[in-house]
Amino acid sequence: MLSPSVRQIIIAGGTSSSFSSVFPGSGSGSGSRTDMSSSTVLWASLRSSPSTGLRGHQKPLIPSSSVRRRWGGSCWDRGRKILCACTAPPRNWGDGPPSLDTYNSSISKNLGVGNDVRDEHDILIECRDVHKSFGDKQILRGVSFKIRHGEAVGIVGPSGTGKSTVLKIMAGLLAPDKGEVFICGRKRRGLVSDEEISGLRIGLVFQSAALFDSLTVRENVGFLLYENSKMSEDRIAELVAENLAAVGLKGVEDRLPSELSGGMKKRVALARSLIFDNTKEVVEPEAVYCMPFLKFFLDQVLLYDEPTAGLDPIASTVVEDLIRSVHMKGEDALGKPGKIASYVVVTHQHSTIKRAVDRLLFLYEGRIVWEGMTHEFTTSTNPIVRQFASGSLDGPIKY
Ligand SMILES: Nc1ncnc2c1ncn2[C@@H]1O[C@H](COP(=O)(O)OP(=O)(O)OP(=O)(O)O)[C@@H](O)[C@H]1O
Repeated sequence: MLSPSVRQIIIAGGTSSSFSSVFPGSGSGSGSRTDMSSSTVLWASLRSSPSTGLRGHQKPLIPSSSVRRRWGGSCWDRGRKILCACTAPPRNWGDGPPSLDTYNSSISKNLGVGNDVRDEHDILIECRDVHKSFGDKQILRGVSFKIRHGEAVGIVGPSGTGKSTVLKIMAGLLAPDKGEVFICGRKRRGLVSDEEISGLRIGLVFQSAALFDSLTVRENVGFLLYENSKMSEDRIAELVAENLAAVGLKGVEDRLPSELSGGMKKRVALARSLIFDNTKEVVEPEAVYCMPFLKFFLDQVLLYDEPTAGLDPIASTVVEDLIRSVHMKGEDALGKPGKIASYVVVTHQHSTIKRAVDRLLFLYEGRIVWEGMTHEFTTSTNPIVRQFASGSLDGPIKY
């Protein structure tokens, strides 16, 4: 069981570089590349570590006997529990802990980010003048934007401009070198930490589906429940089937990931990220015991990193519709309203831009150079956007 003081978000899969960069030593060998690409929902407990400023604490929790039985232990060495996170109190929460700064809407207005005429209280995530470098490579040079409650936002831009980096900063996996991230109006300090009180769950669905190769679909999707709940195996199997059905998959529970197509793997990864929201009281009872009112306020934001990359057009449509369906404005395959308050999608796919998001942020050379509604994207007169939207070789973007 995780510590009661630990708050969590779902990290639905990841690559070794994603995580080892944040958690040095999270690899299977010292400094070696971890085989995370074959692992899956990665959990970690986060504890503050003031001396290092790195708040992730790699704690390779031992899987419950039911899961150990299934994977015989070997997989566990590769699939560490990775981090999660959380932050900030609900929108209508009063004063927070001293380590958190209250959002100052007047500063935001001066920055002129987003539509400032609207109520500032519906902002779930705000990045303000965020900078990030890797070595001497300056990637983000002052990124500012807001994600509001109910929004479906896309981040687009040329390869290597830092879109995934922005997602990791929003999720609290990477800390900005300079600038601020506000979650529900409260400033995050460094990475996500125990001191921050959660009013928002942030889930990150990485580019790769990153399922555990040696576990079946049922075990992959139900991983969290096998590990962190006292639920019976039958009940877990039922919930897994429900969540798989919600993403349009039936009868695949006993298959291994190698027996699935790329699109199916992505859907399994989505089911895995959804199951947490559907079972959070069971999985994380301490959050409810400590702050019973939290369960009424917890919003969930999902961040998708190129969810349709490498999929054929029809499989892309399926995934795009799924992303819509789990949003609060959508309806899942079981006819229930979606539970995701807002989501952000990093994508290069035109179909995903058109079908899965309403508003776009264009990232170029480390800054947001254009913001607009999806329908404005192809008609924009901004030369950078025009070149990108048309795929032309002529224009300011040089390859
Ligand atoms: N942990 C890291 N260590 C060193 N460099 C990194 C790290 N993470 C990202 N980078 C570099 O930062 C730049 C931006 O990477 P990022 O993945 O955020 O770009 P992106 O816009 O998502 O790219 P793409 O569209 O190709 O996926 C790249 O040059 C990448 O090599």
